[in-house]
Order: sequence, then structure tokens, then C-alpha cells
Amino acid sequence: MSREISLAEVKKHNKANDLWVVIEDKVYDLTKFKQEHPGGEDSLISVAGRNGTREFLDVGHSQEAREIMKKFLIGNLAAADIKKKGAVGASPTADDNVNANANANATPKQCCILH
Ligand code: HEM
Repeated sequence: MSREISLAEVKKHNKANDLWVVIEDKVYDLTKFKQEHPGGEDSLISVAGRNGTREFLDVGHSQEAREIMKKFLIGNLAAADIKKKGAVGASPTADDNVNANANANATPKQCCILH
């Protein structure tokens, strides 16, 4: 179950009879589940082909619901699409800093006599 699926791919499955949803960076095929969903078909159709994490969490789904959803997991949201979502306020990681320092040490100091 480690298939990577892009958001663009998820968007193609945005219909009642072809219904994929992203929840917490995982992709679910809920086409067959929608008739069984205690919250009704319409709620799932309303998030078809997109990220439904907020809607899913707003309901406060039970642990039982979380068990059921595992059966419909088809893959993980592609890393590139996860990053896009969380890009706000991004700061350099510790690794970036280590590399920056390493480079600073490795590179001879520039002469500023012309500036
Ligand atoms: C794989 C995904 C999902 C599964 C397995 C699932 C399962 C369930 C289950 C078992 C319940 C009964 C209450 C509970 O046990 O929490 C429920 C209720 C409900 N679900 Fe979902 N659900 C899923 C996704 C969603 C999404 C994406 C939405 C909204 C867009 C949604 C909206 C609702 C609503 C509105 C209820 C009714 C809550 C109530 O009656 O108070 N569900 N769901």
C-alpha cells in the first residue's frame, strides 16, 4: 500500500461512481463504501476528488470509522503535493543549516575590495 498518488490523479476520480478522497495525506477509494457510509453518500460525494481531511475531522469520526477506512486505502498522497500544502512559513531545516555552515567553511572568503 505504498503507492504514491498525485493530487492531479485524485482529481480525476471526482464522481459518485468513481470516488477518491484524500484524508490526512492518504488516498481512499470510497466508491464502494459510499452506500454503507453511516454519514450518507452525499457527504462523501461532496469531497470526491479532493482533500476531505477537514470535513472528516469536523465530524469527529470514531475509532471504528478509522478501522473501516483502512480497507479502502489505495495509496499515499505524493510527497510533492503534501509539501505544497504545508509550505507556508517554511524555514530551513537543521540539515540545511549544517550544509550552509559546511559550505561556508569550505569556500574561501570573498574579497570585497571592489565593493
Ligand atoms: C474512509 C472514510 C470514512 C469512513 C470509513 C467513515 C465512516 C463513518 C462512520 C463509521 C460513521 C458513524 C459514526 C462514527 O463511527 O464516527 C460516520 C459518520 C459520518 N460521516 Fe463518515 N466516514 C468517512 C469519511 C467521511 C467524510 C470524508 C465525511 C465528510 C465529508 C464524512 C461525514 C460523516 C458524517 C456527516 C457522519 C454522520 C455523523 C453523525 O451522524 O453525527 N465521513 N462515518
